[in-house]
Amino acid sequence: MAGEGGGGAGGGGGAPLRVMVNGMPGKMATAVAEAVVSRGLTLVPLGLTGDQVAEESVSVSGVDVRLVRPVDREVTLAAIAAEHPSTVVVDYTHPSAVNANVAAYAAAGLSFVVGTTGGDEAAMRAAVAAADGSAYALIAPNMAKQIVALQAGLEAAAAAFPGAYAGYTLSVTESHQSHKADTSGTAKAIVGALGALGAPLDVADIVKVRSPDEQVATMGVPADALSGHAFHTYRLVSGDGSVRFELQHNVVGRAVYAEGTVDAVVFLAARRQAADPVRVYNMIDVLRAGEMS
Ligand SMILES: NC(=O)C1=CN([C@@H]2O[C@H](COP(=O)(O)OP(=O)(O)OC[C@H]3O[C@@H](n4cnc5c(N)ncnc54)[C@H](OP(=O)(O)O)[C@@H]3O)[C@@H](O)[C@H]2O)C=CC1
Ligand SMILES: O=C(O)C1=N[C@H](C(=O)O)C[C@H](O)C1
Repeated sequence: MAGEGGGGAGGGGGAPLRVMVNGMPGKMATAVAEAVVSRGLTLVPLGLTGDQVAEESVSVSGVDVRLVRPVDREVTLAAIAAEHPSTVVVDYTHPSAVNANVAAYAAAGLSFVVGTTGGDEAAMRAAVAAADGSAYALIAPNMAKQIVALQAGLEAAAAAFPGAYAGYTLSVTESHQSHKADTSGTAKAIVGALGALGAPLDVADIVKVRSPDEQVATMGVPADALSGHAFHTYRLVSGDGSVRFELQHNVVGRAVYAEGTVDAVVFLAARRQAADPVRVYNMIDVLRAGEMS
């Protein structure tokens, strides 16, 4: 593999692994940047931001991060790749931005973790395949260890007992902060597994709750979590209504995703360092490898 080693903290011998976090000064990007520093990795003092962001820089855990507009994206990534090719990039931006970002990461030969939901995963995979072989990717709609375990468990159940819930009707409600643009990527993934278990649902029929009043009144979202929460409820009812199941995961804040994201960064850097022939991963791979803290 070209350039420096895989990095010290979390990445093998040598200097600490360098991590660029994009989507600054957004909530997830900021939480991940803080987790990068607290885990002893090196936060790159540059972060991609949107065209509408007014600030020129932000301070995260004592690191001044200069905000880079989309127009300067390619030149910035090329410079980072030239100097530190083992840098891992993290993307928590916007569904409308993530695919162009991913194309630029792959073209620069940089490995990347995508937490942003609502993008075109097939196009991301194609970008990695078209790159020169130094770019590795991890793409996942949810980085929280326990939710990843739930997702993996349902997928395993579906593989072992396909159609076990045939005849059941599935309904799904997800509530997120009002500015979330897309339907929950986690809900879509869980619906996929429940569909394989015999209870299909069109993702267009997932109920999205984005009104703060409704979130407090009917979902039980704490008022101080309105700007950052993810409440999911999946209900399964048998054909005659005599049997009901309900799965629920309710998260307030961002910390659980940020910690999982740093696990993903360390995992991906190690795969690249080992020149693993598999170049695209998800969080279930990290969980299976026993590399989630
Ligand atoms: N995989 C997981 O575990 C999780 C995934 N997410 C997903 O992560 C994404 C971000 O969430 P969150 O942090 O809450 O959202 P925020 O809106 O708080 O942050 C997104 C940031 O990205 C910026 N941005 C917009 N366009 C670009 C661009 N072209 N390049 C770089 N930055 C850009 C936004 O700027 P501006 O405000 O000006 O548009 C904003 O600062 C969402 O898709 C969300 O669903 C969230 C939590 C967990
Ligand atoms: O936007 C969020 O907040 C979240 N997005 C992810 C999703 O779309 O499923 C993960 C989690 O629900 C938080």
